[in-house]
Amino acid sequence: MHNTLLMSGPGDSRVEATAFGAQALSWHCRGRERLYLSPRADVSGAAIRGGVPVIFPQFAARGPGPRHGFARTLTWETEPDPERLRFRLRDREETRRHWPYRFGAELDVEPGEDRLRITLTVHNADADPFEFSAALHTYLAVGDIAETQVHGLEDRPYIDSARGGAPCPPSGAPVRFGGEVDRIYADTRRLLRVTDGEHMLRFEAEGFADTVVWNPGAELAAGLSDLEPDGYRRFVCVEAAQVLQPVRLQPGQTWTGAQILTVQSNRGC
Ligand SMILES: O=P(O)(O)OC[C@H]1O[C@H](O)[C@H](O)[C@@H](O)[C@@H]1O
Repeated sequence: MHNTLLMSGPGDSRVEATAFGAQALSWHCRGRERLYLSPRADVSGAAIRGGVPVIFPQFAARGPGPRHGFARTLTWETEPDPERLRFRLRDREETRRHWPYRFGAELDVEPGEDRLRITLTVHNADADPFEFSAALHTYLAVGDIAETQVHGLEDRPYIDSARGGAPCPPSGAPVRFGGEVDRIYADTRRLLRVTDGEHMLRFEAEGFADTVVWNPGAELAAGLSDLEPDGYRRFVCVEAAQVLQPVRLQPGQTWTGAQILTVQSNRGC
């Protein structure tokens, strides 16, 4: 089991995270848990299924390194800060084995009264430019995936990763989940809303240009040993991402991306 750090914000907002992967595992706000963490998550050193995995420096298998990058399976340093959980990762032998650059990354997790802000900063400490992809792979807790919708992407084309990366035109409707959904929406700098029939959460990003929406659906979920039976019904991944156009940083340059989740309404609670 990984050690966890706690940070309380105003009201009942409280976040729990682990230095392993700099991963937020729980965000309790306005009376309920807002993130999904699989009870069968592998805590032996593999990627943890749930919370907010940090994807860096590659997304999925779009690169030669480990799937979704090495950041989610390395232990980050922690830095004391009274208002946020702050994690830092610098290049080291394990990172240079996969990605030969000198870099510094920071992840800040800040619980607000009705919001959670997660900020990723990447600095090029190398003598050469480098490119990377990144995502905050947020597992949002939902009452039932069958009732869940993601609003705000109706007019955006997307890449359908569930269909071999096929480019698809805008669907004209909120995203609904009747099976596997795995999409990369490009250029989504706008407010998104996630509803599950009972609750509504606002999802905003800064710096990240893309949004990934994922739920494995029943069939694929049955093959994921770190998910409980029917666990796929209890989350939707909405990910602030920079995937389709990797970030290019010159020596000395810094990039920052953030994701802000806000509890908008809490009908039924
Ligand atoms: O199982 P993981 O390596 O954590 O990946 C989980 C999911 O991450 C992203 O959302 C990708 O778009 C999906 O294709 C992938 O299945």
